[in-house]
Amino acid sequence: MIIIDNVAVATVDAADTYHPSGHVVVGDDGRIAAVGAGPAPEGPGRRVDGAGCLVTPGLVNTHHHLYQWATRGLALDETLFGWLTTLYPIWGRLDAEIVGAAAGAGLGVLALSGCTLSMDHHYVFPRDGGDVLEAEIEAARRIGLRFHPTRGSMDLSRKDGGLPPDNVVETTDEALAATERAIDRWHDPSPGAMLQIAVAPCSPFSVTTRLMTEAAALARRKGVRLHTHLAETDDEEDFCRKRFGCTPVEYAESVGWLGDDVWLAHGVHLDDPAIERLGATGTGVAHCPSSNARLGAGVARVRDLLDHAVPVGLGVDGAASQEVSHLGAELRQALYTARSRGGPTAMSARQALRLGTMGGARCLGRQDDLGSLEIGKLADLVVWRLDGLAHDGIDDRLAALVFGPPAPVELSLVGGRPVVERGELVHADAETLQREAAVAHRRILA
Ligand SMILES: Nc1nc2[nH]c(O)nc2c(=O)[nH]1
Repeated sequence: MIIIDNVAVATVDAADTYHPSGHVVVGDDGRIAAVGAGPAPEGPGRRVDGAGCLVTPGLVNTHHHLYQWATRGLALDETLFGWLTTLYPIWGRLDAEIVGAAAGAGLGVLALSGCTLSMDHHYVFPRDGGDVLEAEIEAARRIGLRFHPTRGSMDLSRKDGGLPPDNVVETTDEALAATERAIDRWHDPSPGAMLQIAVAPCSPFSVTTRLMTEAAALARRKGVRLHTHLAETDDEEDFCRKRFGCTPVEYAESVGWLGDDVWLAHGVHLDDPAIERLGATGTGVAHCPSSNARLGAGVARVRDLLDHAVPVGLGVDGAASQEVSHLGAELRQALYTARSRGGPTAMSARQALRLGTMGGARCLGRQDDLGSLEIGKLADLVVWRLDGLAHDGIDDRLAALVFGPPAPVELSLVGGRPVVERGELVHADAETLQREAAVAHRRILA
């Protein structure tokens, strides 16, 4: 039992219940046994004094490319297509050792930023690179995070009218067979699962229509979710209009890619009919405001998406297109981005926290298991320290978390198991992760 007492509590339940002083009790089964206002009931177990802290659900990262940690700081002033064209040849040298080290560093930084569940979109599988998916799954186990890696794929190379060079794509049949093997080997459908797989062909300009269609059929046969990049840039929209004669969302619908088992990365360039279709079908969006700014991709219409009941989560995106990789910081970036577009009422601190928690849980299909602090849910939670120089004096602790600088994590739990304590990883050594990532960076650039 872990009893977190004397703490501000933002539950992110349906009523957005907030207790300025309350408690959360975590049972030995790794689930929330009690949550409420006032002092915690007496009982045995570890007691955590939450004075000066806020407890929230753990943050859920809905879009990432962990391998990109090894190629940060390159192609700094490019559009998405220019950036990809620069990086594809480098990514063609990926192997399991590089991916494992990059994933360790990326997941370590995510954990320290308040993340308790991350997805990953891995879509580059060089022929002699070994088992890169296994390498990142091992990295997630090492850090202690709940993990939803997706089996990505690309099968449309430059010679067939796509963007990537030949050496980073697979054949359609290879991609489908490997995706099915990954689901059979790794996917755990049970409640409380630490590991789930989704199916994730990369983007309209790197994947054939056949792979999109058959990947959707495979995912539905296996009961797993679907993820892809969509509507990220004007260049992608031009590509879709030229090749398919329609917008990216019309294309997605034509290949069976709208539905409540799908979440799309970015969704920046969406017209009104597209937003209506996403809302009507329950298709989710992984909003990546920092990456969209770094690549100059545009500003997503998040207020309009929420008004149409689209599930929206937050994503840091790969560290090569957003070198910060701090999910806690993405709360403020999302709020600032929404307000830049729609004025000061476009998003509140509470709504930003909801995107980063329950919104992400909905995108990943985990809303019955986690995403809010409610009795019976998994104890995936973060205790944020907000009484230091940087935050003290902002009386509303939720406002301090979102409007203030990224807050230190006093304690984070995944299924009741500590992953971060007093700003340090519990199961891994940050210096070792850094050293391994530095070797990976040097090797891939050599
Ligand atoms: N931000 C990103 N967008 C992408 N599109 C695509 O095909 N690959 C990527 C990527 O790695 N990052």
